[in-house]
Amino acid sequence: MTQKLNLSNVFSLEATNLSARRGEDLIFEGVSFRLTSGEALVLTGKNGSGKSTLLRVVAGLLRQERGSVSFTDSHGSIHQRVGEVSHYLGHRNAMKSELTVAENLDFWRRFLGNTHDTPAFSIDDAAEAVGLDGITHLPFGYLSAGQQRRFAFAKLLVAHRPVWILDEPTAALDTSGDSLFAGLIETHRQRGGIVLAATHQPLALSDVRELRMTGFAGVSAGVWG
Ligand SMILES: Nc1ncnc2c1ncn2[C@@H]1O[C@H](COP(=O)(O)OP(=O)(O)OP(=O)(O)O)[C@@H](O)[C@H]1O
Repeated sequence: MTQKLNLSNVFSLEATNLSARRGEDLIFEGVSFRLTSGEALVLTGKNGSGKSTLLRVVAGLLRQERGSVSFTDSHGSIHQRVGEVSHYLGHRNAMKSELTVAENLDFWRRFLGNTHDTPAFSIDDAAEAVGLDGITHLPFGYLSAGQQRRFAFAKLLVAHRPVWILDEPTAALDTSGDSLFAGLIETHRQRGGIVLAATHQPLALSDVRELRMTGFAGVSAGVWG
């Protein structure tokens, strides 16, 4: 991938020796990776292997059993609260069904604000970017599953975050949606953004690293990239 990065604006996301437990069970252990501006890491593995758990730990939504996650900004300052510099797109779309698309996106734009200098998209531009301009006046609950997923992704565009944490981002999407999301992710990377994604379907991304989660069977042997 051709990247035009300003090297004074390079940041990184680092996970060191992470392990996590759900209930009584250790789901993974010894997970380490380091991603710098423009890089993407894709988590693969069978159902229940711990992909969502790892994403939620990195986003700060679940506490790890051991290990650490940190973000180093372009000034070299280290942030332990990675969630504050990240967008997290989970299985659920995090939108209110009874509010219109525009109201939902406006809520997120105000709630998230902008933590960096990079300008974010307007709501109309974000809707256009996900291929759905002209219907932002509709209640979110009226939309098809694929349309809802597209607007959930538009949330990532209305406020800038350097790290995108994506759990099955293309679930429910048609073929054009797959390539549209891939394009938006690539643009984010070209602007220096970092992407951590879990997926069963291959994402059409260039130069991605893969971390194959092995779930319970892999706990004793660790998890490798
Ligand atoms: N709240 C919970 N309490 C106990 N176990 C849980 C809990 N949430 C998830 N688990 C278990 O943790 C394991 C990992 O789940 P996780 O959702 O991380 O897997 P995944 O790789 O993302 O799966 P999928 O591909 O199906 O989305 C599973 O065995 C699941 O049953």
